Amino acid sequence: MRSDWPTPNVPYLKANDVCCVVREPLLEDDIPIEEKPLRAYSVAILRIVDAAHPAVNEFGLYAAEPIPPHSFVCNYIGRVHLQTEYPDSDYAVTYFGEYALDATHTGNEARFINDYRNIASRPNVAFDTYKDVDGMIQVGVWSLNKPIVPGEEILGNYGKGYWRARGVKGVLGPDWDDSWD
Ligand SMILES: C[S@@+](CC[C@H](N)C(=O)[O-])C[C@H]1O[C@@H](n2cnc3c(N)ncnc32)[C@H](O)[C@@H]1O
Repeated sequence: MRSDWPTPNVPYLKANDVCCVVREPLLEDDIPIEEKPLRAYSVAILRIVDAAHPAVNEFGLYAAEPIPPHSFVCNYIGRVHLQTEYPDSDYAVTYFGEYALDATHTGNEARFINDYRNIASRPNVAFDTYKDVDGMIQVGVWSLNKPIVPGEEILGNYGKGYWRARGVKGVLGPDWDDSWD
């Protein structure tokens, strides 16, 4: 358990909780293999007090040390289930194929990563599935092509579909731009 864990009703989880029978990945799932153990960077979960921040009074994840470009930040930990099971989750990322990784009821620090829209001009991390040295499928949080400085909010990209499904209309920032890579 982290000392800054803010939600006692949402227990901290160290490893993914697999709640369904998961088929072996197929070649078309295109899951890269990491040959070495990955070191996580130090991050802090903080309550957002800036009234101009669109998630004020919620929490966000912040760098606690410099994070170089194209680096592994941490894993996104949660429950593995079929994507069709909880389609409205606010805390789900794609695991692989038809599976989602959901941190609504339990998870780790990555569940506090906010979407970049209305906070910054671009995300500074991406979520990507990989197979770790022990052969376990993980979703990693990876920095994009800019260094992340201590104190900077770690911001992902939930995709326009996430916000449209929640009734947000109008112009939404792009889901991907090659200049981020
Ligand atoms: C995965 S959670 C992120 C962590 C969340 N802030 C918390 O404290 O639990 C997703 C939720 O965070 C908030 N959020 C994330 N990014 C946002 C953004 N760009 N604008 C407004 N709200 C955002 C929304 O309430 C969203 O449903």
